[in-house]
Amino acid sequence: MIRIAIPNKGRLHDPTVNLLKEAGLPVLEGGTRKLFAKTTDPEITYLFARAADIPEYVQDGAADVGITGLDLINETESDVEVLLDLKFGGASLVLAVPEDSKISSSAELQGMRVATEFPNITAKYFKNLGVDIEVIKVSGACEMTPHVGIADAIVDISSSGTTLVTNHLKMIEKVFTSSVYLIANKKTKADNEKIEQIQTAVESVLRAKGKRYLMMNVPETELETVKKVLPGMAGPTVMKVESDDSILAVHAVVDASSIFATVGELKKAGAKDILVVPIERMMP
Ligand SMILES: Nc1ncnc2c1ncn2[C@@H]1O[C@H](COP(=O)(O)OP(=O)(O)OP(=O)(O)O)[C@@H](O)[C@H]1O
Ligand SMILES: O=P(O)(O)OC[C@H]1O[C@H](OP(=O)(O)OP(=O)(O)O)[C@H](O)[C@@H]1O
Ligand SMILES: [Mg+2]
Repeated sequence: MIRIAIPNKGRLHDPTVNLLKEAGLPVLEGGTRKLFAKTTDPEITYLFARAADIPEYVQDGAADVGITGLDLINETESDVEVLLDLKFGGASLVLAVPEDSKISSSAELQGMRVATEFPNITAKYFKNLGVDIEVIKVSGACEMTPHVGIADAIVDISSSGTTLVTNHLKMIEKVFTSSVYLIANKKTKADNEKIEQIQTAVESVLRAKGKRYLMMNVPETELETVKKVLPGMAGPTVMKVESDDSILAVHAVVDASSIFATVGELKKAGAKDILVVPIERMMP
């Protein structure tokens, strides 16, 4: 049996559940109050946990696989196998000071107090720079601390930057860049091939997100011109159209990011009836 720990609530819950569904491992009958849930594979169970606890659950074997933020994995210094960047939940840990402060770099904080929910990452950051500071550990509302005389600066999570601005703070340095990762218990990873199957399934969804499937009709005379526009992976696939000898059906996988330009070039090259279709999963 493989147990996968996923965030029970907070901002990481929904995107995690969506990704697992797309990977063919939907969370079945999972409510926010539940501790466990099943999926379509009878050998896999979901365990709902706080995002911050997941790295240690995976390290200790309470779960075999986990999905959580890289900042939380680093902060807890968990000894886990880091398998895959899931490319969501992106945020930075930033060093910030009050907007009217004269301090403009970490070096100027020598001997001062820095409040954070991430004391380990913060302590290491300043140690590496050779700057002595006092770390003040808080468990929330960190932005308030410089304004009430508890700290001179903070290291806090920022994504849109709105919270910093609202609280009259300015970022002076980026301390850590985070996103959500798939992790595994080191021992289970070595012993159980199911973990690799889970990784492959999730990876196939991420790969497909950046691609589109293109289908079009091409007059036979224009095929070579159209082919030049389609830098094929292993394609394009060219098929006969039964009702019309002079037309070929051409299929290809292309980068989603360049779809606008590609479709324009295909039209110019003589392609017709172009369809752009999303891909659910792609396995090499
Ligand atoms: N804007 C953000 N603010 C806070 N955490 C974020 C943000 N964007 C991504 N994350 C990531 O989410 C994880 C924290 O998730 P967690 O569930 O603990 O917090 P939350 O969603 O704010 O829930 P809570 O309501 O309990 O504070 C961290 O890995 C963090 O990097
Ligand atoms: O850059 P932003 O997009 O504004 O996001 C960053 C803010 O979001 C988080 O707080 P959250 O809303 O989770 O509240 P909390 O402090 O109670 O966890 C985090 O602690 C920051 O305060
Ligand atoms: Mg929060």
